[in-house]
Order: sequence, then structure tokens, then C-alpha cells
Amino acid sequence: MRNIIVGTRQSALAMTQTEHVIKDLQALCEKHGFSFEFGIKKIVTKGDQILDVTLSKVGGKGLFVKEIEQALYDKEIDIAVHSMKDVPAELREGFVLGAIPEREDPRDCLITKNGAQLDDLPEGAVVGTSSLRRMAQIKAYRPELEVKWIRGNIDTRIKKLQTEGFDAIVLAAAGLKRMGWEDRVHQFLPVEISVPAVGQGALGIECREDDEELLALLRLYHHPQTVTAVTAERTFLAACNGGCQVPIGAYATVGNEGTDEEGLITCTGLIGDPDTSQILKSTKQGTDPVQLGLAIADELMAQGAQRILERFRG
Ligand SMILES: NCc1[nH]cc(CCC(=O)O)c1CC(=O)O
Repeated sequence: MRNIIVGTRQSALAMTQTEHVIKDLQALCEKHGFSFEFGIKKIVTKGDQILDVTLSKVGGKGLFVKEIEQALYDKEIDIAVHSMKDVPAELREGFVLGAIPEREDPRDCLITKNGAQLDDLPEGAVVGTSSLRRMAQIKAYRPELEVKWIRGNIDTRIKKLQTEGFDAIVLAAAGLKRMGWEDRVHQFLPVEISVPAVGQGALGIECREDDEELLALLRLYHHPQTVTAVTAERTFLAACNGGCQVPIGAYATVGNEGTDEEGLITCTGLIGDPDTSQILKSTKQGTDPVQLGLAIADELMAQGAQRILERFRG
């Protein structure tokens, strides 16, 4: 019986995600005859220590991931559970994403003080977000609203909605759903209004690339459509050379099984300018996620994305 140690950040969301993953893996072990036990080790990351600062100001991709990879390398842990949207384009050498399980709701959502939806917020209402991508899209859709920074874990942000003069906040639906807080959501924003972050709603299970017995289990947890969608999105992101601190979003879906469109990928890429509210967007279809991601990046570059990206890359 091998004891698998799962590393996680200590935020409520990270802990919930990790417990959820362990439950799924235990079920797979039972079903397929693996004899693993699972334990949790909490790790404090740099991203967690500086939650009150705009992350783009402190710079660095993968702020939440570095310390966790070090623990994997030192064999203090065997698995790291990440939100895919926090996973940098390239993993440290010697590590792989052993599984990308089925995606939760990819959308952004709105929680408002008085239950209003985005269209009903009065002129001058203050909307809190911690992402340049959300900021650019909300400003473009409702220019008369005031969009302000709000930082902190989701529980902190929900508290700040009540205490710090915000009328609404925008968060990832997936986090709220995993926390069991879906009933607090006043509006799930259609992806036409807010293109989600690359990988939003998906988890990535990282492990050492030579950990064969663990990889055999994780392979059973892989969700092919999610992998294809996230690959298209991440290829687009990498081609734009942007981490999660630039105003970039992408969202891909894979056609329904058993229909004519099985395997057809539809992907939208977005680069927004939170200063001018200019939005560059392109939607394309194809069957190869890498080519699709690259083609969308090319299209946005042709539309002038470079000028926006340069300002935020730092
Ligand atoms: N950047 C923080 C972060 N990383 C993952 C999620 C939500 C869950 C997910 O996207 O899987 C969040 C919170 C948020 O953006 O509201």
C-alpha cells in the first residue's frame, strides 16, 4: 500500500479542490484495483503571501505553482492539484500533468449586493475584479460602470463585497460551485460577454514524469475533451506569450460525441485593453487544437494585439 501525498495551497478553494480530487482518485483506485492511500500536505506559496497586491505588479508567471513544484521535486509530495488557469505554459523539467479531469463550469459570474444582473447595475456602480481580462470586458460591455481592483481569496472577496463599497464582484463560477456556493451567484456571464481565462474551470494534476504507477492511475482520470479544449486555449496563450496577468482569455469546446461534429473544436481567443476598453476577439473552428490556438493568435496579432500585450507583459 503506497501513501500518496497530495500537495495543495491552503486556501479554502484549493483545499476543497484537493479533497474533491482525492475522492475521485479513491473511487478510481477501488474500481481498478489500485492500492493507494492519500494524504494532504498544505504549502504556502508566494502568490498566497502577497494576495493584497496586484499580481501583475509583482510579476512572475506561475506565482502559485513554484513552491509546489519544489515540494514535488524534493519528494515531499507526489501529486500537486492546480487550477489549470494558474499553471504556466511550461512545467518544470521532469514533471507532467498526469491528468486533466473533466472541466467544471468555465464561466465568470457576478455576485451583486442587491441581486441585480450586469445589465441592471446603475451608472457608476462599482464592480470589483482581480483580473485585467475581466476588467477590460466589463468596461467594454458597460462603459458607465466603475471597475475597481479587489484582491484576496474568493471568501475574502465575497466579504469585501459587503464591507468595502463594491456593488458587484466578478469571480470564476467553478470556484464557487466547488465550494458549494452556487446559490450566491446572481448571474452566470455568457462567454459572449466575458471570455473566461485560459483553462478556467479545469484542474491539472501534476506529478513526476517517472512516477509510472501513479501515472497509470491518473491516466484513468484524464478527460479527453477537456484536454483538447484546454490545449487549444493554452496554445493560444503561449503563442501570445502571455501569463495569467495579461488581459487574455480563451474558451474552447469540443463538438458533441456521436454527432457529425464529433471532434470539431470551436475556440474563441480574446485580448482586451482595460485602459481603452478595446476588445480584440476571434473565433475559429478546426480539428487540431494546436493549429487552432496558433491560428487565433495569428489573427489577433493581425488585428494589432501586440500593442496591448507589450504594455502588460512587464
Ligand atoms: N486566480 C485565482 C483562481 N484560480 C482558479 C480560480 C477559480 C477556479 C477555476 O478557474 O478553476 C480562481 C478564483 C477566481 O478567479 O475567481
